[in-house]
Amino acid sequence: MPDGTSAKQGPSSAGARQGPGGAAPPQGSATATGAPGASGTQGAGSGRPGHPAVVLAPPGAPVPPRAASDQATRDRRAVALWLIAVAAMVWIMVALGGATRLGGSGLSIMEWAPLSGAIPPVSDAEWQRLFDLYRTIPQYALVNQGFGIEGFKSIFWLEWTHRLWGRLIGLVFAGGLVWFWARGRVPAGLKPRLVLLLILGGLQGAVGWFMVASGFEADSTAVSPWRLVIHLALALLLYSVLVWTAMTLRHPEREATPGARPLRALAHPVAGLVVLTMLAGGFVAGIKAGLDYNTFPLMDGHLVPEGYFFLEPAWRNLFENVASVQFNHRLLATVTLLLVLVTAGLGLARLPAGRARRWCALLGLAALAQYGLGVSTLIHGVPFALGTLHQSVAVAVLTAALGTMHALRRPRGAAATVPAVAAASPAAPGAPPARAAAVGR
Ligand code: HEM
Repeated sequence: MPDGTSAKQGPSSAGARQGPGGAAPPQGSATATGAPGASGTQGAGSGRPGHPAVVLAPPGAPVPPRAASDQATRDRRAVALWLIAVAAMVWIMVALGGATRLGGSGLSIMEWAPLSGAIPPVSDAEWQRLFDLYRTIPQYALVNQGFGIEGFKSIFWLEWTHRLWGRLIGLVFAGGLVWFWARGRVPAGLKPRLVLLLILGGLQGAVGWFMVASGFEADSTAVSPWRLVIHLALALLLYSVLVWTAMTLRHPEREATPGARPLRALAHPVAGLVVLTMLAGGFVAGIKAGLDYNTFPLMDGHLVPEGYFFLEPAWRNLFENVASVQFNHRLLATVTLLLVLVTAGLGLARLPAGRARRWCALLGLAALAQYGLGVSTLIHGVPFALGTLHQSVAVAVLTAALGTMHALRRPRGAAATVPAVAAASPAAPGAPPARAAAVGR
């Protein structure tokens, strides 16, 4: 994630408080550095050229405001880093989920064992037991009949890795939470959100099992599309909250950027459309609609496929009709891409250099790549690698949409007013955006 400049330049940031030299503490404040030769409350040189003397606080003295705010900044950054690491793990999980589905592995483990399931089969007897279980489900009889224990092993490992990765995410998140909490380093007001994320993460594991279980039903060879989409939606929600929270911790100031207003109005619908297109993609994957109509832009020679509304009642076409489900995904993707390109174009033309402009550019690039990947995936009949890549790059588009929305957040209070000069004059390329004083989530 690009590192914006606000934390270093914002009026409420540590950098701004440090003064022009970037190192001198404000008068009257004290920073205990433990500099060699220092004792008691006597000033002492830091030993590094250009670093002024610091005053050591006596033991037990209240923490001076400057030191406290530096510590708060360090805590915010450390927590943000941890959340970014967890979000990256969730992203990998989404990619692994796509690979598991496309590799036909999703139904290979028929047990829900959150703890003991982390240990893979270690004996022939255990392999045989799991294979015997798999042979009882319709997918074995209808798709993989007679593929033997070696065939079973070849589909087992991806699903096992997917589940193991989920457990690791849980460990990294819960472990980090306990660590930061115990040391009193969770930024004020953030605890409820982190606890909610922990609960949602646990729920995602349960929803995953709920989805897999639907694939064991009579005559079923794949999971329920609805449950697949719910599983995907919850993953996207978790990912979005992680990323948004990390961004807010990294960039608490709201920037009053000249030229941002029309882009702000676009950023929300763009993010909404990206999510909608992704969920529509989930239905394409869920009913394997990508295996038909493998041409672009026409579908069987028509722009709008014949049989778009052939199911009754009509709403069923949205979720169960291959032609309409695929067409809707194409249509949503096209509208999304067009709106993204308008946003990116406007952003590049009107925004000054900075976070918001960079995110707009990234959003345009990610959406273009994703659209191209979608078309390639389709015309090649959804091969494993392209399908997995298409699912993974979708998360990049979502990230860029969130980043754009975040960088363009409405400034609060006094900062909401863009300085008259800045607002009146066109943004000079390379000029930094005006900074808002308000700090919030
Ligand atoms: C902004 C553009 C797009 C986004 C964000 C997007 C997103 C997604 C997502 C998230 C999935 C997979 C969901 C899952 O596996 O659970 C998906 C599946 C799919 N998408 Fe897209 N998509 C886009 C554009 C396109 C385009 C332009 C096409 C083709 C014309 C396309 C064709 C497909 C196909 C065939 C699948 C099913 C792949 C499979 O079975 O694994 N997508 N899309």
